[in-house]
Parts: sequence; C-alpha cells; structure tokens
Amino acid sequence: MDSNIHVFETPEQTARAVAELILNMAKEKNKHSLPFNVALSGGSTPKLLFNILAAEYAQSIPWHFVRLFWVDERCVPPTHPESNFGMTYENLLKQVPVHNSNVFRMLGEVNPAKEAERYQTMLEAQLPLRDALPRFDLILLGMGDDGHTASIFPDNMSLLYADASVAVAAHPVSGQQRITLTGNVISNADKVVFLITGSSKSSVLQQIIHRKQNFKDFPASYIHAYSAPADFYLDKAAAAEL
Ligand SMILES: O=C1O[C@H](COP(=O)(O)O)[C@@H](O)[C@H](O)[C@H]1O
Repeated sequence: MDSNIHVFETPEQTARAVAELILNMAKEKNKHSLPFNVALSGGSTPKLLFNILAAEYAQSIPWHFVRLFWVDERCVPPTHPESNFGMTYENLLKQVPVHNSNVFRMLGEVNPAKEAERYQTMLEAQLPLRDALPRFDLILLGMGDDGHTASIFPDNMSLLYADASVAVAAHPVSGQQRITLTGNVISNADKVVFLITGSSKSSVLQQIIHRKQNFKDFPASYIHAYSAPADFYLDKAAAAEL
C-alpha cells in the first residue's frame, strides 16, 4: 500500500493520528514563530477529531499560532444544525484557546456569490501566495459517499479547475447552496489530508486509490492526483476494499 495511506483499527485511532499530525505541524510552525494556516472540513466525520482535539490537545497545541479557515460551508446561519462552522464551534472552538481574530469562517448567512468573492479576497490578503494562489499549510478534507470533497460534487467537476479560489456550489440532491474552496487552491496547499471513516466510503475509496472503474466521476480523485501528494487517514472499515 502507498506510504501516504494510513489505516487504523478504529475511527478514534484514526482521528487521534490526525490530531497528532496537527500538533506536530503546529509545533514546527511555532518553533519558527510562523502562523499555522489550516482549512477545516465539515460534515460528520471531523466531529470526533474536534472532540479529541478539545479534550486532549487544548494545552499542548500552540493555539495562538493556529489560524482556522474553512474548506466549505453550507449557506445557512452559524446556529443552524447543518452549519459546518456551528459544528466546529460546538465541538472544538468553544473549548480551546484559539483567538477570535484567528477564526476566518465562511458566512453562510449572507449572499453566497458576494461571500465567495469576499472570502477569496480575504484569503489572498491573509495567506502567502504560490503561483498567485493562496497557500495553506494544511487542508483537512472529508469525502462523501458519492466521492465529493469540499462542496465539489460529481455534477460540477468544473469547480476542480475554476480560476476563482472560492466559488458557490449546490448540493445535487437538496439544492442547498454552498460556498467552497475550488480544486486549484486545495491542490496548492503544502499538505492535503483526507480523513475518511466508515464502510459507506469503502467502494468509492478503492476506485479512487486504485484508479479503477468510475474513479474519473469522483471529485476526490482529482485532488488525490494533483495534490502534492494527498495523505489518507482511514479506519479499517473505510479501507476494507483496498
Ligand atoms: O457536505 C459535506 O460533506 C463532506 C463529507 O461529509 P461526511 O459527513 O461524509 O463526513 C465534508 O467533507 C464537507 O466539508 C461537507 O460540507
């Protein structure tokens, strides 16, 4: 198996391994007095990671050097149960000493097109640029059962190559509007990590990793192909078909 694929027995062990990675990257940045710029995903998978970070890493991570951005957001207010920021706030931000001025949320409650534009301008001002694109230190991605990542869904693959770093998307079934980072800026990060758990992801995941069957239909395949290189943190259930 590729050296960038890390498989763990349980979702807890998988999340803890990502927490350790975050700790080590944050400490390294701290050593050089540099900010650690991370973009977080939402959905259900990172909740466990956030709980572990809050319970076990509130003291050891140098949170004052950590700057948090988002990979994507649902266009709902932050108090809505589907808000990616809201989930992160409840499970992580409330409990760790991260400074408010280091939290750069996507505003799901305002006009999506204007917000995508504002977020891109903000990223260009706050982050170092590489090839004129904002460069994150770490982007944490999830993957849906349909192979989507961030809010780049299989019916809108053009977002993988969009010129804009931030765009408006829509969920293919519910039609819910989203704001999302696009493929080029995701692949421009120093490190891209997929955190994927659960048996519902195993079939799509094996197609992506082994470039088989319908892999070209899944947005996550393209991030895997073009990031430098993406790391996969998987539990046994997600990795069952590899
Ligand atoms: O809608 C989203 O889905 C993906 C995957 O979510 P999960 O619930 O299967 O973990 C997530 O990465 C993305 O941030 C989110 O908005």
